[in-house]
Amino acid sequence: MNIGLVGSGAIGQYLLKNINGKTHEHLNIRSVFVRNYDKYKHLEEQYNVELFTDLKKFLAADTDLIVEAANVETVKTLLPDIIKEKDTMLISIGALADEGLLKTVTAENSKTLHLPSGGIGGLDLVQNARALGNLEKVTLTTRKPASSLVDEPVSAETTVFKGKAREAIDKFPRNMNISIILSLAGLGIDKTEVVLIADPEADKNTHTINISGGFGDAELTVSNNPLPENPKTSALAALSVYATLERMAENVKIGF
Ligand SMILES: NC(=O)C1=CN([C@@H]2O[C@H](COP(=O)(O)OP(=O)(O)OC[C@H]3O[C@@H](n4cnc5c(N)ncnc54)[C@H](O)[C@@H]3O)[C@@H](O)[C@H]2O)C=CC1
Ligand SMILES: O=C([O-])CC(=O)C(=O)O
Repeated sequence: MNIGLVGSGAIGQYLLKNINGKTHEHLNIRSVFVRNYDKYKHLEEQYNVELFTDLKKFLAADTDLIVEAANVETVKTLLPDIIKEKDTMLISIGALADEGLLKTVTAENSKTLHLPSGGIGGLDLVQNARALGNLEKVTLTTRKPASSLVDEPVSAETTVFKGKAREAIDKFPRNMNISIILSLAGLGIDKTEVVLIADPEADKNTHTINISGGFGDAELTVSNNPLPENPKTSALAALSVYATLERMAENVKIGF
């Protein structure tokens, strides 16, 4: 599968390293969309990719899937044009809190949008639990190193946000993408409860999901190692893109 990549920061370069850097059996990143050619031109030789700064030309290249690893704002700006032409995988899923954008991507003539589970898991369970309409409560409690969430140092753990997912992604667009995929899988952005804690002692990104409903109840905690290149981002988020790309080629779908 030929891939066009948008964004070449921590996740983007993780994908380049693990796909092109190791000559993957059936995945190949062929083109990369960047804003600043000079900053990233070394990637062309390093990973045998072509860099584009023009979206039309990037979309016209021979690719089967566009993978986004940039940010929420970029998705809001570029996705309407991309999804008309190419199947797409997003990691900045927070952009889908925008109902207008969600309407565009769920329109009948839109190409397929793939949403990997990012820094959390259990989304199969959440979707199953809501299938007959009796999912009652979904709460996400996230604890991250304080420096990932607040500019000023804090001396003790501090709850920096408590509220619904809609507001969480608005206030923390680089940290709360998981609240939006959890909302899409479950009760929506106005009913999904979020608690966000800045912890000066933490060295992991820890996410606990509590759900209850007609099926019973469940609790899942993921203690993520951060990506060294960007500690706000969990290594699992990058892995989830890589592993979802690999699974797309398989004809046995597990936990789908
Ligand atoms: N769903 C999830 O669980 C998670 C989602 N994320 C999302 O993934 C995004 C990427 O994460 P990282 O790679 O760690 O961030 P990063 O900050 O290391 O890299 C982002 C890259 O995108 C580039 N970029 C920004 N705007 C662009 C544009 N318009 N066109 C092309 N490139 C552009 C930047 O120059 C940078 O190289 C985050 O901003 C966040 O929105 C991050 C962690 C978990
Ligand atoms: O990587 C993580 O742990 C989660 C994250 O930043 C996000 O959802 O934006």
